[in-house]
Amino acid sequence: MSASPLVVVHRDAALLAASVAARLVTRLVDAQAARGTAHVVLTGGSVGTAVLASLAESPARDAVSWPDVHVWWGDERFLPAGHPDRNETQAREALLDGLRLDPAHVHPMGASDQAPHVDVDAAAERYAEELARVARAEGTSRDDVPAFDVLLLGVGPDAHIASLFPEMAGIHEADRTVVGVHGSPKPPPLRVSLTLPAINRAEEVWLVAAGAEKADAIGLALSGAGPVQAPAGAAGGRRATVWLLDRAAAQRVPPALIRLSSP
Ligand SMILES: O=C1O[C@H](COP(=O)(O)O)[C@@H](O)[C@H](O)[C@H]1O
Repeated sequence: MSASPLVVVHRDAALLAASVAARLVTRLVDAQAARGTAHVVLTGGSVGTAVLASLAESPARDAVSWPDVHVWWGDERFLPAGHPDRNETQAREALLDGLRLDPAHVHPMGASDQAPHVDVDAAAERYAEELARVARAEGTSRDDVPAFDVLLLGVGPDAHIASLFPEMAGIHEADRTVVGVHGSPKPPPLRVSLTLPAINRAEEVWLVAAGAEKADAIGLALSGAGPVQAPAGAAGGRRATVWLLDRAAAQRVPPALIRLSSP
């Protein structure tokens, strides 16, 4: 059972990115205070990458013990390692390369030129195994995914999240935690994605989006459209589901859901 969504609206995309970066520091520090380690799931896309860039600029990032953070991805574009369009490459450039992370705690999804990942479905399977391996090693989860403290999701103009697109097979997955995506409407066509059962086991899910081109999709997702039409509306954390938007993206959000609109 997911927590009901709460919506926080910021003036513009830059303030949104800075505010999510600040929130992320607090969340990771709190998780480490409680458990020693923390698990974050990153998203690709415009706002997701802007959040990481903003965190890279913030002195508050040093409040986090980065070697004790596990970094995961919610989805990946199935391209060769180091390709500029990979979510991993963009995250490394925006933030990760400048942090003192433990390489064993960084868990990228497979790349299309890396054996044994050369097939997208095999890459998805391997990622599911990696999630289960860490979950078992930590013994903190009764599931086959670790206890994600925070899972970030961008939202596409078609209401997709991770690489779960409207009307496509991935959205129906009920058993597997990770799937290979064939024929994505947004390039590249091959992708790897966490599924809703994996996403919805996170403690906190934060959906981040900016820009007027997202407004209809977000309005639809928050007005009770089903997961097949609006996958974003089906994502939710066990403890919190927070939509972090700029004003332009929030234009069609039902007003009763908006908790805070910053000046
Ligand atoms: O392709 C992707 O798109 C979405 C949304 O990206 P945006 O640029 O419209 O914000 C992103 O969440 C996902 O991780 C990525 O692979």
